[in-house]
Amino acid sequence: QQGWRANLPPGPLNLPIIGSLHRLGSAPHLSLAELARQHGPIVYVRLGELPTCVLSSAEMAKEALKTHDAALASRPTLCAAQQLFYGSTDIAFAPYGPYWRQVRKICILELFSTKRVQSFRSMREQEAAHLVSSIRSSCRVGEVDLTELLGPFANGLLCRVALGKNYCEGGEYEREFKRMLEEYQVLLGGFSLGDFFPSLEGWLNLITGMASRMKKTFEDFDRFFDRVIEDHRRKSKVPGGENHVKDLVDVLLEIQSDGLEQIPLTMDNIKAIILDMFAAGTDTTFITLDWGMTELIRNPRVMKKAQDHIRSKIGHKEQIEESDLQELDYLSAVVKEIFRLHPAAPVLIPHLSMEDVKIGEYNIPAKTRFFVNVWAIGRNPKSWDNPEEFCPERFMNSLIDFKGQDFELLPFGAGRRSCPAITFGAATVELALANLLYHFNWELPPGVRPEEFDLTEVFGITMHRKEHLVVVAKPYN
Ligand code: HEM
Repeated sequence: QQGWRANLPPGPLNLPIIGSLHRLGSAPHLSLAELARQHGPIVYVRLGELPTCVLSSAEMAKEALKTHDAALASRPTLCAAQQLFYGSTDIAFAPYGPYWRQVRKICILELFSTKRVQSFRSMREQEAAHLVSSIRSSCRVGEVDLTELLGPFANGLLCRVALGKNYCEGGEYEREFKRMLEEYQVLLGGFSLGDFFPSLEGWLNLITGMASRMKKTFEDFDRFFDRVIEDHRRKSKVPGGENHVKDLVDVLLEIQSDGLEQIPLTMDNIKAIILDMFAAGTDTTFITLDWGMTELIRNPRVMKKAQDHIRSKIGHKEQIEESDLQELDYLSAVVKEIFRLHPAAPVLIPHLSMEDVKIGEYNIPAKTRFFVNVWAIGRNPKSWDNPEEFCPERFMNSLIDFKGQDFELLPFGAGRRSCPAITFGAATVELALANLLYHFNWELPPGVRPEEFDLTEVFGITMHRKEHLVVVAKPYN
């Protein structure tokens, strides 16, 4: 594929360079950042059969996600999303159109309104307390595999928020649900060849075995959701149940039975939306915390400063609560720095253009995929001094935030397709991190040096570290 030239309509086009699928390697944000270093902040690559545009500077991201927000608000069809999300009728993978607009509105106004996010506050606090106590139990017997504990924290919280109870812990579904979640993260994360060669999709998925794996996982989840919905129906009939905090399934079932939506919500739509919450909300939270702790342990100066800051502001307390966080300005700078260096979805979820657009000096035709390499943007020396350095101080006297207005920092994206759960996600990360830093002093196991950390990442829509973070946790107080 080397030397392939973009075959696009006439115009000031000559987009800089063309790559091909094999050049992406195991961490696409790295190879795409390398292409940007060589050829500039807008690059046109051909991935398999698909024309794709990669943007790698704050200016280009602003043009795409602000100036052309509406034109770029669709998503390409992905095999896994079609199979696992009831024909892409969730929120994250639904193409732009009346259905997506409706479910996005439900998401913003009902599922993640300020009031709803507030109603989940005690769940976040209880799950953070549970995380602290699991670390306490593990550290009595020696080193702690923090990665092993952060995953269940993110899954457990999402289970309670979305389904009303932690199906990953105890009870009849425990092992089964954990296994399903793992398999589905693998299927969604691992790319399917068929996504890049649409004309051969059916055949490729058959011979790679993806088709049968996806079918099985889909059926397992579907049966599981039938049981969850049945549980909710039974619960709603129990007298006195009206005081409980509504979970997301409760809210969606209520919207369905009110029947006020233009496009009636089917049971499959509800299942797709709930599944989306696990896809979009668990890995992102876990990865941010895992990378955050990795950076802090690699940077003892920042770790100590953050701990001194939290401990001096909080004094003696059993647990840090969300109301304590407002005072912790250095901690919020630490969180921004983690988001800058380690955005959980380094090239966002791919966008698809619905009409021709002009970005920079290039005309780009409709039906092009767009990757916004927010990982590269967070490390672009044009936007950041010493970009590779983990230095939260850069945010201390700065107004830059991650809410989608500052295009040099986009861990949640920006515009119409940006993360609708940004307040929930950020609150969870900040609270968990505050508790981890407050309750423990962290050290590396004897003989391990910070510079020896293997920082390799695993390929997927979200970007895990390959190695687990194994550390020594010493309870403070
Ligand atoms: C630290 C935590 C999180 C991060 C860093 C994060 C980041 C992102 C990013 C980068 C996108 C894609 C934006 C784009 O393609 O332009 C996204 C979309 C989305 N996120 Fe989050 N997210 C987080 C937590 C959550 C949580 C907790 C939920 C729900 C429980 C959630 C639900 C969604 C949904 C439904 C979308 C799709 C929006 C759409 O396509 O309209 N996210 N998120």
